[in-house]
Order: sequence, then C-alpha cells, then structure tokens
Amino acid sequence: MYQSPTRFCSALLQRDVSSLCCVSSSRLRRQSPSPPAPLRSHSPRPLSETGASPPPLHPVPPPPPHLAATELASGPGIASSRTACPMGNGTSRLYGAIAKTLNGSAAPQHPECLVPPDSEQLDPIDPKELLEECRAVLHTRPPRFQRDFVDLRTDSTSSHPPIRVMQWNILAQALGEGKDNFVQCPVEALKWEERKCLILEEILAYQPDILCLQEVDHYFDTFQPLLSRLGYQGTFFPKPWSPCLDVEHNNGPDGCALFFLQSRFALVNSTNIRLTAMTLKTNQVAIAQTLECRKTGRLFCIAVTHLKARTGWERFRSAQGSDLLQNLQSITQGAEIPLIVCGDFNAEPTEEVYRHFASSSLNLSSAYKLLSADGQSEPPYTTWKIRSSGECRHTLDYIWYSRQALHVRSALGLLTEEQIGPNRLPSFNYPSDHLSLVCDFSFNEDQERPL
Ligand SMILES: NC(=O)C1=CN([C@@H]2O[C@H](COP(=O)(O)OP(=O)(O)OC[C@H]3O[C@@H](n4cnc5c(N)ncnc54)[C@H](OP(=O)(O)O)[C@@H]3O)[C@@H](O)[C@H]2O)C=CC1
Ligand SMILES: [Mg+2]
Repeated sequence: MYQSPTRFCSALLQRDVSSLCCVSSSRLRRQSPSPPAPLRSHSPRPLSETGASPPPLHPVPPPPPHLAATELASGPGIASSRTACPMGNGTSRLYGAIAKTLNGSAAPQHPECLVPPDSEQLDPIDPKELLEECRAVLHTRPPRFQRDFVDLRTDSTSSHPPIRVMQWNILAQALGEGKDNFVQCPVEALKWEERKCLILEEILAYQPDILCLQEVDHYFDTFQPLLSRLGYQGTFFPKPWSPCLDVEHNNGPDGCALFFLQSRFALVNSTNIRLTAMTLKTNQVAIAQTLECRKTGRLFCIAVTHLKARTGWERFRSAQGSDLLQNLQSITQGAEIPLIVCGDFNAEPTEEVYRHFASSSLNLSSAYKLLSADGQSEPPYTTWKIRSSGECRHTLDYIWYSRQALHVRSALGLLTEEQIGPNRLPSFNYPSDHLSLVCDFSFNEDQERPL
C-alpha cells in the first residue's frame, strides 16, 4: 500500500539496502511473459462511452490522512533534482537498477528510509543501455510500432536545437488493472513488470527534453529514480482523492508528473495547482514550471494537466480549464513568457474547454492540428479502447503552444488503425490507452530575446 512521500524510500535510491529489494540480472533474463489468457467476454457495445451521471458541482471530501494539507492545495508538491548524466556505464549496474524497480510496487518501510538519500549517490544511466535492458525484458513481446516524425518546418529557421516535448497519459497501473475495464486487453498485457518497460522504451525511443505525464502512480519507485539517473529533474503532484486508492494493492495516488533535462534547462519557478471549478476545489491538478534554456537564457513556461473525465462533465472541465488559463496568465506574466501546455483534457475539440484554450488571450494553438492536411483539424483519435460499455475512440490529448513565440518543427505521427489492431489499446504492443504526442519546438527568431 501507499506510503506518504516523506516516508518513502526507493530501493533504487538506497544502495546500502539493495539486498532488501534486488532481483538478480539472471533472474530478470529468465522472466518470460505468461501466454496470453483468453479474452474476457464483454457485453454488446453501445457507440458512445457513458460514465457515472454527473452530480452537481461539489468539492471533494477532506484529504486522505496520508497526504499533508500543504500537498493538496497549491502547496509545494514533490520535486527532486539530479545532476545531468554523462554516458557510458556498465550494463550490469543497469540490471541492478531496473531489477530493483521490477521487484515490487510498494516501497520498503524501514525506518532508515525515512529520509531520502543524497542524490549525489546515484549513478547515471546510459539511455542506450537502459533501452537494451527494457528490450531484454520485453523479448517475448511483439516489436515496437514504427512511428515517424512529420517535418513541419516552414521558412522559419533556428540555429538552436529544438525543444522536444512529450505528452502522455501513461495509464495508472491501479486503474488499468482495477477500474478501467479494458475488456479486450489480456490481463497479462497489463503486468507492471513488463508494461513499465514498454513505457520506458517509448520515452527512451524519443528522448524528450521535457516529459509531461498523467496517471502516474509509480513516480517514487520507478519514474523518479530511473529518469533522474537519465538526467531529468522531476516533479509530481498527486490527485487529492485519486481513484487508484480505491483499488486493492494500489501503489498510491496517481497524478501529473513533469520531467525536464537538467543539462538543457534550469528551473526558475514551479507551481502546483489544484484546479477549481467555479471556486470549488476539485480532484484534478496541474503543474506549471518556468524554465530557462541554459544555452540561450530564454525563459518559457511548461504546464501539465489532467482534467475531469467522463461524459456529462463538460461544464466542470470547462471551469477547470478556465481556472488553469487564469493561473497560466499570471505565471506567464500576461503571456509575456512563451507557454507550452500539455494535457489529457478529456475533452473533444467540440467542447467548450477546447474553445476556451483556442481563443484565450494567451494566443495558444494546438500543435497536432498541424498534422492535418489543412492544418485546422485535430487528429481523429489520441485514445482508443474497448470497455464493457463499448468502443471509445476520442481525441482528448493536446499540446498547446504560444503561436507567436514558438513554432512546431516536427510532430510524431500517431499509430494507424492497423497498428492499433482490433482489440485496441492497451495491448501487448502498447502500454497505455492513450497515445504519446511528441513535438519539436523552436523559438521564433524574430522574438528570440531573453525575457
Ligand atoms: N472516497 C471518496 O469519498 C471519494 C472518492 N473518489 C474517487 O475518485 C473517483 C473520481 O475521481 P476523479 O479524479 O474525479 O475521476 P475522473 O472522472 O477524473 O476519472 C478518473 C480516472 O478514470 C478514468 N476513466 C474515465 N472514464 C472511465 C470509465 N468509463 N471507466 C473507468 N475509468 C474511467 C480516467 O481515465 P482517462 O482520463 O484516461 O479517461 C481517469 O484517469 C471516484 O470514482 C472515486 O473512486 C473521489 C472523490 C471522493
Ligand atoms: Mg485513464
């Protein structure tokens, strides 16, 4: 079960307790997935997904006892930092690293683990070697889907390397196994030990400079320790009443996580936002950070959010979006600082919250529209799954950017229907019901001035 972050200590972070948690590399090598189970039966599918009927707007109940009050409002949340990593470490140490995260979902409860260990004790990891290790764990799975970047460059050129941003709802382990009811997805495909490697493989394949994640319920035992060793600085803000906590053997609350490469950016300001809807506190959160490019001195703001899900909650989402926009107005000093907002908005482009973002005074555009023939249409889907209630194919995930200050140099194409397959997502091939979105951004040269 979940332990408070202050009581948490990952075995990965604590070399001298490695014997408590470590799985040997040979054992890891021998692991092979069980054969796929027969598909679970499911009832006839209506065309549209329906969730619980929306109650009137209401605040969520008091926080669970394991979360301090300061973590729930616009408090500091949980951030961590690491030094940037040089390359070239031995694979044997990597097996130790990933094996420790494979060993179990819960953190050890030893008193010596109450204080997080010194970050300097951690060894950097070579991304290529970690990728190899992931592939070894996944050797019985089908190969990764091929996705290509689409070059979107216009006349605008930039002498600086682009900023690669990944947006991804990675699917909380507890929700995938306990709540989501993906009736065509074999339970074996959801095993964390392997699904984790599929998620890491996706991140390592595209090597984003900034990673915006939703439904993260393995921050402390997996993503923070591993990504910090790849040179990322991470921040996690859990949902106050995460539905993960209702699932037996959960690994703690899910929430948003934001990672950036420390070698490229310095953190100037970080804000954790518990979203409100018509002044009432809600169960949804966002993280907004102002970063400085180390090379150019340019400032920009990056934000990640996950809005309220389900049909019937459109007004609620719209109110949450308005609250987020208001916060971002203030953080960007009235749109002075260029902005990128990544999120699972749980809203189709026809919804009010989408229109609010598209028409806000922050001058935002949605990057993935640029993949369409006319540059005006969102992709046909960013999530595609089959629940007992039916097939759900929706466009819900977006990367918004300041259209005057930034331009999109390229965007990663989505999976085709054929790649996704008849049983949809998640699957043995792909670890989440949402596709990752990846864009390369550059500052527009004519606006290229340090703020
Ligand atoms: N104990 C208490 O008193 C309270 C408990 N809660 C718990 O929190 C939950 C609500 O939390 P909230 O964050 O507002 O929930 P949301 O409506 O935002 O949904 C939470 C998750 O459910 C997923 N989801 C969406 N549609 C479905 C579906 N049809 N079936 C299963 N899962 C779906 C979403 O994934 P995606 O975004 O990918 O679609 C999302 O990650 C309650 O169900 C309860 O479990 C909440 C408040 C009080
Ligand atoms: Mg989900």
